[in-house]
Amino acid sequence: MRDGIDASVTAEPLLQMAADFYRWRTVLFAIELDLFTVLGAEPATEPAVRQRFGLDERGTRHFLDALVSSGLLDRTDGRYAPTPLAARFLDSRTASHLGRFLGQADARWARIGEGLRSGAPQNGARATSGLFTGQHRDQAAWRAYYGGMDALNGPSGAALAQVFDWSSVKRVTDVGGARGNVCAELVRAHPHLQATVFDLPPVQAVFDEHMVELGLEGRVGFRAGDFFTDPLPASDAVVFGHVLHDWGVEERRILARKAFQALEPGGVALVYDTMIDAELRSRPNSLLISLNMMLCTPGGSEYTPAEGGTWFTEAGFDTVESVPLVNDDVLLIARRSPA
Ligand SMILES: C[S@@+](CC[C@H](N)C(=O)[O-])C[C@H]1O[C@@H](n2cnc3c(N)ncnc32)[C@H](O)[C@@H]1O
Repeated sequence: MRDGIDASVTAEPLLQMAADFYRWRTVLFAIELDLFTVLGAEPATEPAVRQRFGLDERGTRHFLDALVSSGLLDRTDGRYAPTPLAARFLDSRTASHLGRFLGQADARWARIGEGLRSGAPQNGARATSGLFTGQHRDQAAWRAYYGGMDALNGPSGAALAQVFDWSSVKRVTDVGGARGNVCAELVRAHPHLQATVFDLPPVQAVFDEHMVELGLEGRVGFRAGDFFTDPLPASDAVVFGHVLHDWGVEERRILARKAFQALEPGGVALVYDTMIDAELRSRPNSLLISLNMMLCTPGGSEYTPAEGGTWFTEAGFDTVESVPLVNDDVLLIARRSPA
């Protein structure tokens, strides 16, 4: 140790962070080219890729092979084709395409300094009222957002179907349930459930499309409304999935009260979000996603399970427990007393 410097500490972690950034910029450029769609239609050699996209000879081979080593392209006999991961999520001909959703994150993260200096979102959302209504987005961007939700909540929905005991629940309402992806997981795993998505009126169009894609037309209900101004449907269970983190603390308290009012005695509110740990250090993705919420929303952030529990006990819930759900998601189970 010299002058407080520990010579055994190497720069490797920092260099790895830089390499992760290089990889991500490489993937985003491939998305910008729509490379995975073109190669999905017809695998091609490196010279053919160069010619097709007007790329220079110098970097193209390593560009393609960096995508191979990142698990997004396969190379067989010198021809490049998307892996199953890229074919499912980065081919713009598919309903599950995430390219535009991921590109939107790039634009707002380029403005993290502005976000931190001003505390204001950096995606064009100026006011709470404009956050989800599409006022600040074009139709394609708005649709890409709802498609992106499916990728984020698919694993959460599958886990929610398993982690919680649904046997005593009949009516479940997924509040802010978007395209019905989570309700689809619930009704498939528990056919006795009557599931309803409660979301803003324009969302019904993308909900209907998704139910057709999943072969679940008529199986999940849709109730159009505004969760701040309209009552929630009477339910035995309400789900708030990746919803509370979109809003400031006062709005979260309102939603907890709305849930309490909608539930029968003995009912349950199920809340999942990418929650942060009490010490604010051991879940780095959650802290970064919290910054992402700052860049996306006027008041949103991630929160700890204890903070979340407080809003629900203040609203009248009897008990709140937290359990790990999947990936970085934590589930709060808030129970209304049976009496
Ligand atoms: C971040 S998405 C979460 C989607 C889904 N629950 C999930 O787990 O991914 C937030 C959802 O809340 C809906 N939403 C936002 N404001 C709303 C409001 N005032 N009333 C009803 N739904 C609203 C949005 O349309 C969107 O579907």
